[in-house]
Amino acid sequence: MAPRVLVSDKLSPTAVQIFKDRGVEVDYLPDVGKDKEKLAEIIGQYDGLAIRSATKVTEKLIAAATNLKVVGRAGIGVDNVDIPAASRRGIIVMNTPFGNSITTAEHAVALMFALARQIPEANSSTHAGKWEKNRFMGVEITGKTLGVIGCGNIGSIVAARGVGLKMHVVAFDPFLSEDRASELGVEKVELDALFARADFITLHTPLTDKTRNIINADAIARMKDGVRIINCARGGLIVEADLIAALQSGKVAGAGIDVFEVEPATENALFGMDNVVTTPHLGASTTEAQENVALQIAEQMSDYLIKGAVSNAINMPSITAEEAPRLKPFVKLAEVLGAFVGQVTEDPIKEVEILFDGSTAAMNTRALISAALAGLIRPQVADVNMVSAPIMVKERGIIVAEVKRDKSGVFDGYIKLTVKTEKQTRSIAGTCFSDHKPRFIQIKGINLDAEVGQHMLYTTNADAPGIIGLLGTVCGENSVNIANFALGRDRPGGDAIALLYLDAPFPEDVLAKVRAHPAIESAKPLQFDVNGN
Ligand SMILES: NC(=O)C1=CN([C@@H]2O[C@H](COP(=O)(O)OP(=O)(O)OC[C@H]3O[C@@H](n4cnc5c(N)ncnc54)[C@H](O)[C@@H]3O)[C@@H](O)[C@H]2O)C=CC1
Ligand SMILES: O=C(O)C(=O)COP(=O)(O)O
Repeated sequence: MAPRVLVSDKLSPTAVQIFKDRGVEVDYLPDVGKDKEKLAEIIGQYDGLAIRSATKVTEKLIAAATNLKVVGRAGIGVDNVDIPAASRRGIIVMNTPFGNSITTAEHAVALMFALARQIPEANSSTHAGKWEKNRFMGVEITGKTLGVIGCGNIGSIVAARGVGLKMHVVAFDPFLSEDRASELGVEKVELDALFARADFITLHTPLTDKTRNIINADAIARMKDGVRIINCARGGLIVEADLIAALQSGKVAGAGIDVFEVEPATENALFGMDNVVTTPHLGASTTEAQENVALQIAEQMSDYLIKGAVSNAINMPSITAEEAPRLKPFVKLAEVLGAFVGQVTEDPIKEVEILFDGSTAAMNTRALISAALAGLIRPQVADVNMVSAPIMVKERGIIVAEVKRDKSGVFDGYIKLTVKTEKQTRSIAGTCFSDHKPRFIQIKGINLDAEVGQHMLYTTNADAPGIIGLLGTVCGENSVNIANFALGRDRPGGDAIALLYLDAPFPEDVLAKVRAHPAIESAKPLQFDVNGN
């Protein structure tokens, strides 16, 4: 059945066309994002949800979205999506990180000019036939200091434009390297220095718990008198009441505000103030940007829903459309390795080490780790997937380590999972042959070669004659058909293991008979999802 996507905010028709061309069913309901109840009522029918900033993807909506696999944000900011809630439910959240950055940077520059020359007020006055030539006295941009807070994609474009306008640009961004700063021709400074020196301050950080209220009364007090502030990022970055007070006192000479604490902003104390230029969250609203983001999000969501390719996901490692088919058998391998350990381990896991040997070390190991973790905790959390597994493992305080190394044995490459609990350390290794089927090649340090089946029985025993006969006889007498039988031991007379690949789940009563035999140390039926995605 074709996957179904709902577009719940206004998107260019390009998106709808791409979904259709790619074989995705699409409903375009651009106003439903603003109607929480209606959206919650219908969301259960959809595999994908394409949004902009109006739709709020809350925990409550996610709870109603029983089939949802992907939320696609046609734009950058994902502060309207409850990402932890989506991740816990295994829903991928993706955005289009570059599609509207130039457009938004240009809007910030436009607001800077509008403030410097009071263009909106002068425009209204002139239209009103007043010719108030003496009322409007501007300031020059050239030679002024521009303070950029958040120098990522958009901030660095604004910075470059500032340099082009012959401004002195200072930037505060904890993740901005000195090299990148000098490449951009900007001076990297601390926030206090930026406040002390900037004539214009422009905000370009995401809205997070760290950046919320970054411009408050205290911050404003540390700014230059007559500073002008531009916000084309997110409303919550500025405490609006503090900004209004500073505008009234004249400490802040002007503000260019595209985004508001509460949106849609139809009432706001900033409205009507002389030295304030406002736009209704238009940062990304150009034909070019809207084409870019619509096209990108529709392609990304279709690629995921149809081919399993992941790009620009916030909560999942990327998997390109080209690598998805190559990676798939190894994703399955990682998952069954995790599933083996998850099923045989009864006490709480403290640490997981995932070793990538040879060819597997060159693969997309982040995706493989997510798959291994999903397999590992699935016995406890049934509906976990590669998106939710890392967050769940973290919530359980399990430490995850990755090791990569060159080819070390006879296999081109293999994956080994080692899990530590309070009581013991367990390990299992596996690989995929050219048939793309996962195989276990080592358990507890004991080599073997076991094809992985949906139903298996894992036994441990002291190496002694007669175990194959014993297991074969018990199974035969009880009509349990064995499809495959793999054995291994560490040394003659030492520890031995057996893995039986069965046609059906191992019956409980027969299991009791196997366990009752004195030669058998342990016997555990296992299930593996070898066919599913
Ligand atoms: N008005 C509009 O229509 C639009 C608004 N936006 C907003 O702009 C924001 C920035 O977008 P991009 O530049 O593409 O994101 P980005 O992720 O490329 O850059 C954000 C930068 O902020 C920095 N940062 C994070 N925390 C910080 C802190 N506490 N102090 C200083 N810097 C910090 C990061 O290191 C990063 O370099 C988006 O998150 C979105 O909210 C984006 C597009 C359109
Ligand atoms: O991309 C972003 O972060 C934006 O804020 C753009 O918002 P919009 O898609 O215009 O509602």
